[in-house]
Amino acid sequence: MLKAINITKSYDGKLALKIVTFEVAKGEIFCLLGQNGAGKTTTINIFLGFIKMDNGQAFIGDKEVGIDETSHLTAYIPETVQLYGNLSGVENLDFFSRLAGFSYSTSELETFLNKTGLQSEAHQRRLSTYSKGMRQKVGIAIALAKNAAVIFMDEPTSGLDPKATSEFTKICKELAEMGKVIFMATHDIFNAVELATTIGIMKEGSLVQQIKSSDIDAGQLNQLYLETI
Ligand SMILES: Nc1ncnc2c1ncn2[C@@H]1O[C@H](COP(=O)(O)OP(=O)(O)OP(=O)(O)O)[C@@H](O)[C@H]1O
Repeated sequence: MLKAINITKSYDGKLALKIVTFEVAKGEIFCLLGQNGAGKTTTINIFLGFIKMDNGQAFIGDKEVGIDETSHLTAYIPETVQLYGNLSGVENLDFFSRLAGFSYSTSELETFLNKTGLQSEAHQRRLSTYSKGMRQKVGIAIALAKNAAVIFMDEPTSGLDPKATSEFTKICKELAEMGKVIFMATHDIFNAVELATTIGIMKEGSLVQQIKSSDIDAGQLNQLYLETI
């Protein structure tokens, strides 16, 4: 579903990605680990079309990024989901769904919010009163409403408390069971083992490890990470 073939990217002559190649199948959760500056966000931004690669090819399904229209296939959950503070959860979801070309009834919008586990009492409340975890849930609801096949996430659990992280992990697994692909940059090794089907480790612009999470436990991954980076 997601394929990167020999992608390179440099900023001001400095290589940020040095030939990155990987594949992620439908229903998989790929967690990308690596130190600050390793190239995780750059990889995500290329797939989202926010920046252009220098060389290589990126595919989402059979669509080629930068050649075909791919924005309708993707959703993006950054560390802090940007929403309108003076609109409610339902109104934000309605606004961003319409932006993506979808028009839903209030009860349909509430069904998307319910799927993410956002309490019903919060649906009509202004976003400015939401916790970070609740904002992330609205972000996921937007991805569902958009019917995105691939959801890119950049450090989505950063700053979430353990309960909110656990809820977020559960929702991600449900999304994968629905056949979505999740591609996540994270610094949370323990959450990556719990969540991912495949874990990648990036170092200085190269994807130097790809490990099936079923082949490793958290302690082993922590050790491998420290030996790798
Ligand atoms: N817009 C930019 N202009 C110049 N250099 C950039 C730009 N964006 C990223 N870089 C550089 O590219 C390299 C990869 O950065 P990137 O943000 O992809 O890393 P990362 O793994 O996501 O890091 P972090 O964990 O801190 O988010 C770094 O050396 C960074 O300084």
